[in-house]
Amino acid sequence: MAGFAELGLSSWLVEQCRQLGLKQPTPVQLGCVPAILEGRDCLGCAKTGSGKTAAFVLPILQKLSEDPYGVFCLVLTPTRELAYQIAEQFRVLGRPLGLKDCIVVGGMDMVAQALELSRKPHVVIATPGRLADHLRSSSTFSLKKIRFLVLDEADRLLEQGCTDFTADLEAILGAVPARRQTLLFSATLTDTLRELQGLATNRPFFWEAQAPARTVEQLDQRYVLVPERVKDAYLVHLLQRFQDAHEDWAVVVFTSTCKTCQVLCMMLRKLGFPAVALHSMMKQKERFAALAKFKSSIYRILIATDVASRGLDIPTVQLVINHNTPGLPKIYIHRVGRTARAGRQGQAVTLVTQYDIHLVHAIEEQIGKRLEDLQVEEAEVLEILTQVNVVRRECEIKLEAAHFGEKKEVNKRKQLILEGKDPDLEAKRKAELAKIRRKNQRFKEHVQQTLGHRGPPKPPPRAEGEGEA
Ligand SMILES: Nc1ncnc2c1ncn2[C@@H]1O[C@H](COP(=O)(O)OP(=O)(O)OP(=O)(O)O)[C@@H](O)[C@H]1O
Repeated sequence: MAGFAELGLSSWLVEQCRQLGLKQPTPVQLGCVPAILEGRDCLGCAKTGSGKTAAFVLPILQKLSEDPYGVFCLVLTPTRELAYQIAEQFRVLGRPLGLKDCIVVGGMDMVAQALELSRKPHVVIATPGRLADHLRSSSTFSLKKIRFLVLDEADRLLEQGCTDFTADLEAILGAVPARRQTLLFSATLTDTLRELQGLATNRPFFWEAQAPARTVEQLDQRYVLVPERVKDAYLVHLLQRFQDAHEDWAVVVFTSTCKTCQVLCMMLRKLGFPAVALHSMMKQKERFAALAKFKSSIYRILIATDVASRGLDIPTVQLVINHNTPGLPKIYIHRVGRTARAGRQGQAVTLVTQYDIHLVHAIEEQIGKRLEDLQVEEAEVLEILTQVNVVRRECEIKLEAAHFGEKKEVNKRKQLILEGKDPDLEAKRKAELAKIRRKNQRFKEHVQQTLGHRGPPKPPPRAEGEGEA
């Protein structure tokens, strides 16, 4: 099998890989690194935990070492924690270069970021919202000369999810040069392939691992059918069972909303579990602190919303529990991908209520695999049911008394004022944008209906390890 040197990487980068314990390139690295070094745009679709980050960091560092200047590369990613994680990979692999990076994410000091940007860092790693804010409000830096634009979790950046990045992306794309190399990576690229292809037009190279399933083999995927009202007792039971069976353990529990996330965290702590929450209603500093404490095993359980479902690389995680069944198969793929990374074993357990069975079928169809039934001692769950439900109710009351949701609104307004914006004007602007988007969507649907008889355009041909897009 080819080593890093055979991919065309310089000896100093090969040595960096060796020092970090990366012995052999993973398939996505084997496929994408040579194409990127050749100067081609690249769309890389590979399973979670398969080393996509190094697949773009390594060739970018090589090109940067040949012609170092700032700003050389811009990386966009959907979450703040992910931005820090990517920056860390750049820093560690790029140490011999004396790499200067700058992280531009929301929830952190904007003035300090503007100052850092003005110092021409080699690499800027950003979430779209905050970077677009900088572009709109300051002229102390320019992205006009970047050689590389990377969209990590590219499908998420382009889809219109609960955070819609499209307006910010437009602003950013208007600020980068047309002549550049564009690199798009995700474990679930195919849904937005057509939009992504519009961004990568320079001899695009499409790489996708051909495999029967879209989740990794080392992942044991289970479900438990539970009535809605006993769900929390099942969660507690599963966590207790896991804790009893393992010395060294780490579990991520995914929840549907910030409020559930917070309530479950409070409930688990009251029941004696070492749990910490991560959701978007927390202050950014608290988010980073929670993640750091989980990574260093101070807390063994991370209760998170989907803000943690993509990209986070915490090798110690052995179990992912879905407290709710994800509404979209791709969310399931990313969530369960927080375990069984880089060849390790892992387990995912999804709590499924009677109302979610159709969602499980959709997940199974998409991932190309059946979820197995997990055997649970029902009697043991029923034993703790009353206690769990009482504690949960107490926590809910406490949270309501603390005006949980309202704080977010106040914080949002405060943040906008700090950023020099008028909160009321912003709300109006957002409402107008939503209106335009709805109108565009209706128009798109109308056009699609009109053209429906022609059938959808065909996706590009693909082959393992090589392909054109
Ligand atoms: N060649 C390699 N050999 C061994 N480990 C590797 C190699 N390349 C990367 N890794 C490690 O694999 C882990 C997962 O890599 P990475 O976070 O890039 O995955 P990913 O494909 O981006 O996953 P996701 O889709 O979840 O974001 C990291 O801890 C990384 O250090």
